[in-house]
Amino acid sequence: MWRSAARRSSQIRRLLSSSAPPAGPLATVPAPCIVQKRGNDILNDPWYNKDTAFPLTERDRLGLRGLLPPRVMSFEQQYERFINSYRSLEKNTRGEPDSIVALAKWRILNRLHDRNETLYFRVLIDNIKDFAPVIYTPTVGLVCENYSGLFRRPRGMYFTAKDKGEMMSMIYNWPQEKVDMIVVTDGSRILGLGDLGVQGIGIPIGKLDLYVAAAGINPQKILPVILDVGTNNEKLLDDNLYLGLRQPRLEGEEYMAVVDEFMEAVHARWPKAVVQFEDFQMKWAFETLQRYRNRFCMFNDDVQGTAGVALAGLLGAVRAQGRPLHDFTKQKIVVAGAGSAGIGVLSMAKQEMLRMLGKTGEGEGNNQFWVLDKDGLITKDRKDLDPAVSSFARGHGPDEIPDLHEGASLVEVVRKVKPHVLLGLSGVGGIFNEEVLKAMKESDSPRPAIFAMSNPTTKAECTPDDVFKHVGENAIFASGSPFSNVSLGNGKTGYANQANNMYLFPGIGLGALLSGARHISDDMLQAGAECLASYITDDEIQKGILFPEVSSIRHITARVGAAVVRAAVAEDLAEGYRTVGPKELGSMSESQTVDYVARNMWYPIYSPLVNNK
Ligand SMILES: NC(=O)c1ccc[n+]([C@@H]2O[C@H](COP(=O)([O-])OP(=O)(O)OC[C@H]3O[C@@H](n4cnc5c(N)ncnc54)[C@H](O)[C@@H]3O)[C@@H](O)[C@H]2O)c1
Ligand SMILES: O=C(O)C[C@H](O)C(=O)O
Ligand SMILES: [Mg+2]
Repeated sequence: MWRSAARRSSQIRRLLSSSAPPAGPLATVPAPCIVQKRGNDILNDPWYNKDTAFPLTERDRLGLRGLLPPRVMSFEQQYERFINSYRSLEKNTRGEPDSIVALAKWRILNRLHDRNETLYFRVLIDNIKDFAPVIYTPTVGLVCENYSGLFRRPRGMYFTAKDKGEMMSMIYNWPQEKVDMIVVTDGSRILGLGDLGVQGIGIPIGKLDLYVAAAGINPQKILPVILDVGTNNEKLLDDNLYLGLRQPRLEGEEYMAVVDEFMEAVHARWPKAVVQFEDFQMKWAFETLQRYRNRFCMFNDDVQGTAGVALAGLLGAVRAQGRPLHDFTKQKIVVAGAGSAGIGVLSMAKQEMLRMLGKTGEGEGNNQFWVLDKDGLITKDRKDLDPAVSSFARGHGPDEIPDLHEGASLVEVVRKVKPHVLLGLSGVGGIFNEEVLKAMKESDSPRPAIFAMSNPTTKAECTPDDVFKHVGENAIFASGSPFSNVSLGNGKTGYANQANNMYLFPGIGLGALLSGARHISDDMLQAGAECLASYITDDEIQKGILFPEVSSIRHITARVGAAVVRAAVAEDLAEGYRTVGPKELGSMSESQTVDYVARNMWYPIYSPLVNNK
């Protein structure tokens, strides 16, 4: 029985106005799905396969009779069976090394993904807090490191340096007619693990799993891509089992020609697909962003998604001090890491400060940032100063803190600056050591904030235990990979927030798609970040909670997506999506836009299969 449209939309409204995530199905009986296959071809296709849940009538219609055990299980029974086997695995691997347990958990989920996508995405959505660390950071890092050994079957597309001249036709090898969302990497900077070559494909796969779980992108319309242009990782080049091209990375024009050809091929086949660039080393992250951002609907998650999430956290840290948001302009911020993520954060934070001050130009406003890279504090005395960093480099003069010289160490900088916030995007585990954290105790903020944003867990600049122990109970902590909260005694909790771009990129991609944006502008990204920042209540902020629970990620993404749609409309960048034109998008109120976004989220439920052959 079909629910009426009115009932459906009131259900969506209820789901989105409550704090609960919109987890339930929006219709009890989904539309039938036309299938051109029969028999074993259906069982071997994870999109159509229902395993033991094929009803008898469907088994007859689709030539499945006799190919399955006779008992018909319900979806709920299958779900319970999977969760039970997952829990047994957790029990049986207790006491084993962390990496063994993590890979065992990843394998059981990956096997389900290979076999039955509907069940896989349903368990992922319902248990996202438990499963995100398995399909995403930190386990995805381990999976990438061991990809060649773990490989069983391909997922996504592999374009290589040897495919030059072929990509325009190769793109048609992808079996799906329509693709909405692409995540692409060249494997050159996988999390904080460096160059992993072709093995980096695990990252687009994990990010797109989140696109399905958080943004409700239809899994038939996603495409993970690796651009294999070689690797400079000697260990991989020497490894007989390595599955990528065994040659040094292409550089310069040769490199750009591969990426250009890939982008042209994508655009030719799916002109409205959104392309997310992920885990490119800094020089290519910036070069490709500049080159493509006004030509294609694309963004770089490490530069732009990370910046928005960090900005939301930085604004939360101001609120936690009981100060008005405008005081963000007076915060002293030390950033360890001047790479693609660090520079992205600095640029967006600076833009926000200038906006608050009503200023627009470069060089206006105070420099509230002290930036360090692997060679220490960056000042104007630095030789070969990267132009991307130069506006944040410290100079000389009365506004500067005396004795803070070029290359000063992190602990020196923290001691002298007494920053409100210490933010790490260095990719180096443990650099916020005891000495540095004890120096943060002298921060000018009553609630010193420490963001250890590097991934995976082994690369986090510090742990929440260290922060609450060395900085004190008033500290605020956030990390890129998940940590458990810390018990502070007396029933008090030290919150381990997760400051990860997963709170933004699904909404950015979804909003860009559903608005039919020509490209993704700074205003669209800022709207997403501001939406995330405003999601947390004052009560939560006072407790030290800066980011929402991962379990509410669909709910957050619907709102971020709507904010992005509205920003695209406001800038006249929206061309519309399917039957919804730009005019209609423009006439939607804020809550109608949220409804529109939520209505377009795919939800895993078995559809009746109809064979039309
Ligand atoms: N939490 C998130 O959402 C998120 C998003 C993007 C990136 N990251 C993480 O941030 C890290 C960096 O990513 P990136 O793309 O900027 O990498 P990158 O390689 O472009 O930059 C790393 C920077 O850190 C600097 N650095 C190295 N050692 C240092 C040290 N001891 N002290 C201070 N700085 C040091 C380097 O000089 C460089 O400037 C990675 O671990 C990545 O996983 C996290
Ligand atoms: O992948 C993540 O978890 C976040 C980020 O994109 C990163 O590169 O670390
Ligand atoms: Mg990344």
